Amino acid sequence: MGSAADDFDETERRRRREADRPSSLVARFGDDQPLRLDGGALLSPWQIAYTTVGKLNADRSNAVLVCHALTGDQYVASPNPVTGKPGWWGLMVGPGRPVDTDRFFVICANVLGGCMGTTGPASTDPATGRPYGVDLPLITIPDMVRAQAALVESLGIDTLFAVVGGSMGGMQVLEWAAAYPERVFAAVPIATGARHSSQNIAFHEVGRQAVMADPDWCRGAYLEAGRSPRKGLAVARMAAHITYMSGQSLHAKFGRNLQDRERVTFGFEADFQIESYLRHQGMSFVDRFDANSYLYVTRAMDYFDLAAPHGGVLAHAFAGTRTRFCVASFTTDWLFPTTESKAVVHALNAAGANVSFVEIASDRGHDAFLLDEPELFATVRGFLTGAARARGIEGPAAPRIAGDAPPTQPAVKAVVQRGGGR
Ligand SMILES: CC(=O)SCCNC(=O)CCNC(=O)[C@H](O)C(C)(C)COP(=O)(O)OP(=O)(O)OC[C@H]1O[C@@H](n2cnc3c(N)ncnc32)[C@H](O)[C@@H]1OP(=O)(O)O
Ligand SMILES: N[C@@H](CCO)C(=O)O
Repeated sequence: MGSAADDFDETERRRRREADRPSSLVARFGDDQPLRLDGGALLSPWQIAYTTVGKLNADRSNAVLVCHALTGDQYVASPNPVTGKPGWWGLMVGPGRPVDTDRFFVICANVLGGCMGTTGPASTDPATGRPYGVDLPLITIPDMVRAQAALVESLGIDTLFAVVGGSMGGMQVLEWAAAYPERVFAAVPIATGARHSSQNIAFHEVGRQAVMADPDWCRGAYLEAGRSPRKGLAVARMAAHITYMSGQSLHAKFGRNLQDRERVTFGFEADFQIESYLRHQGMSFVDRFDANSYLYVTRAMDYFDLAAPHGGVLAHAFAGTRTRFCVASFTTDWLFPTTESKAVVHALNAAGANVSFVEIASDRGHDAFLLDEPELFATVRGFLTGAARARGIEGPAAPRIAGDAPPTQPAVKAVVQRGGGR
């Protein structure tokens, strides 16, 4: 996975790229506006980096907050300056898209603890003048949401029309709805759950241990040491990436195919395509993500348990809510299986909430929410259009994008094989 010299070159390349990075919008909160964290600390000063797409209407009623997943960022629908790739949800958010920026004003902010401009472990600790590293207080999902609420308030928006997100983004959606019921008209939690399961915590712990076992982690102080725990972080991502896909999709993509060779080498090279693929996913990840941020955001997900502050009764988290919900899951998601979404739906029903639920047939596992999934797009488009009508938000006359029509097939469609497998 590369020599030490490669590592240095790569770190240097990354530094230069970051220096050249065009800045997104940043909201700064000074010593007079500290952020109260669940762990008890006050964070001050702090900042949150965000992008917006679309136009805020005159009565400020059309704002949609999109919450990103574990390693996402604020570049939801605009090119990512670090990777050069299109926005991570360009299929979902944009003009004529399901989250239609001809109608809605979309805000997407990098989470607290992240590494794309919002305060995180690579930010300067005002107490020492050095990067926080692991001295940054632990961050929780409610902390992330509290930071977003301060941002939304600073933009002069009282009530969000909708909060939308998948995976860790979906956790933030649920937290928003529970913590600020009066400020969320509609909520779309996708491929998520109201708590992290022990199996999910287990995978995160493997990843964190891989990072911390890398001698270049330097007990979290690698930035000052001019080092970077690339190997540990790459292994963490490799393990995590397996959980984002389904066995079916891995099999369909790669089967037992060999990578650029006719026969196995009787060694430990990447003989199999799947090995080569995972190495690629690991190495490309470390070019765009900070290792300490990885520790913080995985921990935030692990700590999330929306029912816990409500006596363990999830329905109590949503008591009296008037938010309308659309919950979506995917058939082959084993990280946040449909049972997790159903638990949320049961709780919402018990709380008397307005809730719809869709289980989408897909062979692509958890990360299906990031991919071209027409049934998901049709669901989100339909739900938001109906909610916008109820909220009196003007919009274009239902534009359609090819491949985004409501399904004419039965709710559960056949698994689509995408080549490669036996
Ligand atoms: C929600 C948010 O906030 S965004 C979060 C941050 N973004 C992500 O996590 C996205 C990263 N995740 C991915 O890319 C996931 O693989 C998926 C499942 C979402 C993407 O699925 P797909 O679009 O089907 O892409 P796929 O899994 O085939 O991966 C393509 C990449 O693997 C590489 N690849 C494919 N086969 C091989 C192979 N045999 N050997 C080496 N590399 C390979 C491709 O070259 C491509 O590389 P690139 O991304 O650097 O261009
Ligand atoms: N693959 C996405 C979703 C994981 O839940 C990410 O890295 O953020």
